[in-house]
Amino acid sequence: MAAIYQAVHRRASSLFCRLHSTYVRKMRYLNELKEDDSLCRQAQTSGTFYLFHNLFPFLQKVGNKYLVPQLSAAEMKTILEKFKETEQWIEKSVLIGCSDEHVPHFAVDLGALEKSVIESELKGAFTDLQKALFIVDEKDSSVLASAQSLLRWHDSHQYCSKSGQPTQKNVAGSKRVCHASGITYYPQTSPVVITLVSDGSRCLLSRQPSFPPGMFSALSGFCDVGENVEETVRREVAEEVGLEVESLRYSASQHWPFPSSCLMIACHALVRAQQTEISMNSQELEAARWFGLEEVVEGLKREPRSSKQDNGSYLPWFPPKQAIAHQLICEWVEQQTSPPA
Ligand SMILES: NC(=O)C1=CN([C@@H]2O[C@H](COP(=O)(O)OP(=O)(O)OC[C@H]3O[C@@H](n4cnc5c(N)ncnc54)[C@H](OP(=O)(O)O)[C@@H]3O)[C@@H](O)[C@H]2O)C=CC1
Ligand SMILES: [Mg+2]
Repeated sequence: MAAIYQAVHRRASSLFCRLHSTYVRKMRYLNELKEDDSLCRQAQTSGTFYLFHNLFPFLQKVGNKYLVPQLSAAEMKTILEKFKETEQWIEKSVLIGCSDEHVPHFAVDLGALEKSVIESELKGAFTDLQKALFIVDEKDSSVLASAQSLLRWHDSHQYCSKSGQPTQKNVAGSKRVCHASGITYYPQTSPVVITLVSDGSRCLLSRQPSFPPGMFSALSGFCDVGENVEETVRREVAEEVGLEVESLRYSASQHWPFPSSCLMIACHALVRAQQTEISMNSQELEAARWFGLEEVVEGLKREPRSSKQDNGSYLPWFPPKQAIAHQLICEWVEQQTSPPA
């Protein structure tokens, strides 16, 4: 009977492999790990681990490159044996993805352990994500951003907001449950619109007081409850610079981990060429003005370091390529310079 079952299972699996792409199989496997605690616990023994310490990811510098090491379960054990309560740390890990070959990847925050011991053992450093995102490879930066957001969410959702009792994470970390109230909590992300406003020949860029000196970016704002993307774009543009959006076009989206998990929804918006007088909301912005094509092209070439002038003022520069604001600005330049279809 068992042999028949195994043969049927093997045929079904091979049919599944032939029918589905690597991507589909990977997504189905990840979903199984989220749903099945014992499968996920087993996966932890063959998975790899990204390390964090109080939400700072662990990086290693090799030559002039910054790498994000993944530790095997055995390497994790060796490190954790230097401390007490080894098992407890594996329990705290959260699933963040898997390879095409179904090797699961986890992230774990070792914040309560002595940082310097881990750093010297593994020859690297826990680095602020605000810096790490811009020095590692693009693929690694998106893994670090989502891993940190998930770890941050678990850290700040230890208790049920209705019963005040502790919540418990499932093994994958895709949810937390309060057994007293019966409420299941899922990781949250806040939708934010980021809008590059144009009047047809110029684009509008602004500065928040918290930006580094000289940096200008597109307008941004959190979606209010009940709003759709179009309504948020129109409201934010009206609130921040006093202009009315005539039309808008969706461009792309990006997960952004600051200040906590945001889903950035990037749009281009057009205002009437006759109604372009800016009335800046100085509670939110420090500067807002129109930029011509030439100034934008120059700003894109400028490095933050080279933007400071002798008189102490700064020439404008724009967010780096990792930020979706950069993509919006590049698309606008392309649109201005390409001949009409
Ligand atoms: N990747 C990219 O290219 C860019 C990303 N961003 C990101 O977009 C996000 C939002 O942009 P920003 O212009 O500051 O937004 P807003 O213009 O909406 O202003 C931010 C203020 O809104 C309030 N607020 C409302 N809802 C939330 C929420 N869910 N979480 C936190 N604060 C909220 C807070 O004010 P209070 O606490 O006083 O009530 C906060 O200080 C930022 O986190 C920023 O990192 C911005 C620009 C470029
Ligand atoms: Mg804003």
